[in-house]
Amino acid sequence: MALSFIKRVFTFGKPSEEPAPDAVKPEDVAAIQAELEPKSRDEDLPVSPVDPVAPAEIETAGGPVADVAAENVEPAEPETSEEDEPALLLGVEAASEIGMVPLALLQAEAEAEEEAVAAAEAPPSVLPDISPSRGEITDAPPAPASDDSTTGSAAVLGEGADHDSISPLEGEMSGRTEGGVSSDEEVPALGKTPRLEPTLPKGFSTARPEPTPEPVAIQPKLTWFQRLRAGLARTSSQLTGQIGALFTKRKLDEETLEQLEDLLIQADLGVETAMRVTGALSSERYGKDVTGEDVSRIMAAEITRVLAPVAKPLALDLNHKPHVILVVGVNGTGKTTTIGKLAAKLSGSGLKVMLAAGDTFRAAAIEQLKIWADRTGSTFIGTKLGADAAGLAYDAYEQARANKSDVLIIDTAGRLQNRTELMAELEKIVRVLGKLDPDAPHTVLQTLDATTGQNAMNQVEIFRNVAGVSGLIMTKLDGTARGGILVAIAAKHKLPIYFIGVGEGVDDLEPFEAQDFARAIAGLTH
Ligand SMILES: Nc1nc2c(ncn2[C@@H]2O[C@H](COP(=O)(O)OP(=O)(O)OP(=O)(O)O)[C@@H](O)[C@H]2O)c(=O)[nH]1
Repeated sequence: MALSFIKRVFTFGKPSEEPAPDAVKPEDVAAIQAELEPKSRDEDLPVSPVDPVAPAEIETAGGPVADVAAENVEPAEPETSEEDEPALLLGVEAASEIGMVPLALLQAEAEAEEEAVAAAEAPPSVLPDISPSRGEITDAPPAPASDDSTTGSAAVLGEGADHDSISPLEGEMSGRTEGGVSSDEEVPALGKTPRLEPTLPKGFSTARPEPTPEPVAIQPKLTWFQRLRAGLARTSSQLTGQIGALFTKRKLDEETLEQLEDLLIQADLGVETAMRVTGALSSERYGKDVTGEDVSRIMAAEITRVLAPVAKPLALDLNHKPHVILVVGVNGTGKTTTIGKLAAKLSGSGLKVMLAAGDTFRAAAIEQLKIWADRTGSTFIGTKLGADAAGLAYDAYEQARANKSDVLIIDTAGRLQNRTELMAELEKIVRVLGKLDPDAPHTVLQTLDATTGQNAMNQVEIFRNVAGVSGLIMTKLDGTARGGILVAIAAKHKLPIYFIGVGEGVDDLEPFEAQDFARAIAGLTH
């Protein structure tokens, strides 16, 4: 059998006109073995028991790994574990591709009994669990500090490589050398088998092609107006679509004006704004042909007039240290997220910010605010679930004053289903803060969820009375068809609208600009 293997070594890859197998002389065989043997020993490569069944399950690119496998089937060291087997099996199967498996298997058979005993005695591997089929790494105990080779392996596999982007074989074979342990370095003991990068002889290529990197799509950065338009696209396209259909080849008369008014009211803009728009359109174009663009232009101008008085910046009085912002609103309207976005803006401009988790009813709300605090570099103060929110507000103010915070933002619970309780709690928070600073809270912000349409209008009524709301932030204007409600709220309540939210991301909050909003809702492109 050994002779037939040697013959195959010599005949592999050679043209058919090469000398017949019997041309191989025994001295040639001895020379080859002599050449192979010292090489593998010099490298002191690790070995592992050969499982003659498993190789079929393992993919390989083939190559000189086969030599390693074939020459190093020696009694295993006690650290052998199941995880290590694929590494060697990989080599065996690689060898099969260049016709060398028989030797590996022969030698494996010769040593099998001894190796099986060694494997049975082997302690569990400390390597991360690498799935041979998927190259995945799962949790594994950390490597003992004293074991250099193991530590090196864990560092490579745990830190260096992006395992998702590495093919199974590459993950097995290249991670090791890339991470700083080259094949020239001391090779670790069995149980931490290194994966050697195969260097294929000329004329061979790996079975697996090099992965071509995914093309990276470069997204042009949108201006705020473009983002606003995209966010309000549903609101505006619904409105302009209906308006366009209404004015196709029609002169402006009483009937079309009435129909337009109905459309604007249905779009949540409110009766007052609807009448302003139809009034302006009538005085400009009555009896004349009107296009959808005419209506959009006039609508944008009228909406701008309604919104301009409420589009105000949030004024911080930094003579107060801290300036206290109390954030109120129905649950789910975006209080916590908005606080995070505000904190990012404020701390990004160099102000010292503290966030207080005054929503003591929901553990998730406390945790969410803590995450925002960490993310924005703000100080966080919280208390245990169910604790008195007013007490937390008191402590927060004291701490913010002590650590010289510029701004303290207090989150609150928003439970509309129990208004009495909510009212009592909010009133208590305001009262407590007022004892510490007669002007505190200096700002009471209410968040409104645009997707709730007319409900948002009622919510302002309630919270205004309960907590003395001094300004609004409208959230979730992205993707809603009900963005018109902001115009109705502005017309009715005349409260400042400081910011609007058009997404869940930290940058998805922008100062409210009357003209931008009006033009975006009217479907104008600039
Ligand atoms: N699409 C979109 N989602 C938003 C926006 N603002 C907040 N959200 C999401 O709305 C959900 C509720 O937001 P929260 O900040 O938890 O609302 P909350 O008012 O603090 O809720 P409670 O803690 O239950 O009172 C979250 O999934 C937010 O990511 C926004 O402008 N656009």
